Amino acid sequence: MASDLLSIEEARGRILAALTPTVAETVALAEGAGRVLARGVTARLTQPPADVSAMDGYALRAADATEGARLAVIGSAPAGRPFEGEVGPGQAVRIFTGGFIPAGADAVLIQEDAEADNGSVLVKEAARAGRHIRRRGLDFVEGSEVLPAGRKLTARDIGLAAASNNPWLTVHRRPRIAILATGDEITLPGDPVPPGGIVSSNAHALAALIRAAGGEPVILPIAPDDTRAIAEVAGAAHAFDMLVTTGGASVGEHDLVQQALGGEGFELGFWKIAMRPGKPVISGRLGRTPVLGLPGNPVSALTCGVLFLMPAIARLSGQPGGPPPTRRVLTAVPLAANDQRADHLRATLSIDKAGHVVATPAEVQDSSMLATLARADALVLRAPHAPALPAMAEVEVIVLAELGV
Ligand SMILES: Nc1nc2c(c(=O)[nH]1)N[C@H]1C(S)=C(S)[C@@H](COP(=O)(O)OP(=O)(O)OC[C@H]3O[C@@H](n4cnc5c(N)ncnc54)[C@H](O)[C@@H]3O)O[C@H]1N2
Ligand code: MOO
Repeated sequence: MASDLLSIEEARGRILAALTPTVAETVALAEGAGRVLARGVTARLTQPPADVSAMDGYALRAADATEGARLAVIGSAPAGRPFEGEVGPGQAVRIFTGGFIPAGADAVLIQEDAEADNGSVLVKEAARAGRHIRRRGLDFVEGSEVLPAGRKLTARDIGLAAASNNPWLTVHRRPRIAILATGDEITLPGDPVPPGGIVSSNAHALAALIRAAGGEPVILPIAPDDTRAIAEVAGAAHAFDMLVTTGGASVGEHDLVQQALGGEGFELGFWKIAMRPGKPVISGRLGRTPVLGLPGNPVSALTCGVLFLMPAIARLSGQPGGPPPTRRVLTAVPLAANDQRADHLRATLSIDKAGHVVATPAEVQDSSMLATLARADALVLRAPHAPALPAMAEVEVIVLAELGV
């Protein structure tokens, strides 16, 4: 029965609604990339600060600069050293890219169209008024907001903050996310694996995903399938902005997360989503700390990481958070009609002869298969009850590399 299962959109909406952004902190400009602004950045100067030349050449009066005219060169205006005088009729000032346009001049003759000779310059091509001049404030004006609050800073933004003379940025603290892997069978990568054991890939994969989303992951010690052990480790949750568990989310008698956290005052928000992989997601709150309980199957844990945890980190970081971006591509093979759970088919992407991006889903879609997930470029989205599709029909995909996952 699917009637007790939440839709992905509703689940994400409820997870996001329960989150508040982290507090602001001040960081040096160089530390700002990838952080989210808690306060907008205001230009502390006007750029360019005056009309400047966009080219190397001669600043002059356009009216004088007719073809064949010869003008007296009365000085020079390199970038950073403005010419103090005024350009009069029949005169020119040698100028360089970024140099202030001297008073009196209204055009720049590029040096390729000029011939310098002993204190004068010959105009080989007429100059037009305003040509090759960058007007004062062309880029930005002092006091204006150049970057809004809520923006996740790119390398370009860091350049703009620097150019507008801002050495400090006010950003949200990176959300600290605790990861708790549960299960008797789980061991750490590199440790001996006992019979029936399995290496905990989830904690490490989720830590990398959290980092890619701008969070700061902390991997807690593995908790065995024992309510007391889980409760003890989860006791550290109050120090974090979110607790993410993996495993123990389903209905088996060893699936103890809800039971263990219940003793610690866990309040359940919802359990189970109409999706595959990843149905048994738990969402709730332990004291003031939001809890996201992800399934143990590695592909399920990471798919839910993309659909719920990454948006949650965005929201905690001061952005709205929402569905991951999708693209429209073609399916290489026919797709069967879907059942009531939204499906996420692991698929590779390629470009066909006509230049279309084509998705080829893996033949076996099992939620334990990490090699298939690692090889995949995208998740093909199949809505609940989506009809069968012929080959080369359009489908929506999440491109994993775009998210850094
Ligand atoms: N009778 C039912 N059985 C199951 C259902 C169901 O609805 N009814 N749901 C299935 C689905 S869907 C999923 S997904 C799994 C997830 O269940 P759990 O969250 O309780 O996960 P576990 O049982 O603890 O583990 C499942 C699987 O994943 C491995 N695992 C666990 N932790 C890790 C880790 N940190 N790194 C790597 N692999 C991990 C674990 O060894 C198991 O093989 O339940 C289905 N069952
Ligand atoms: O939903 Mo489970 O996540 O299919 O394996």
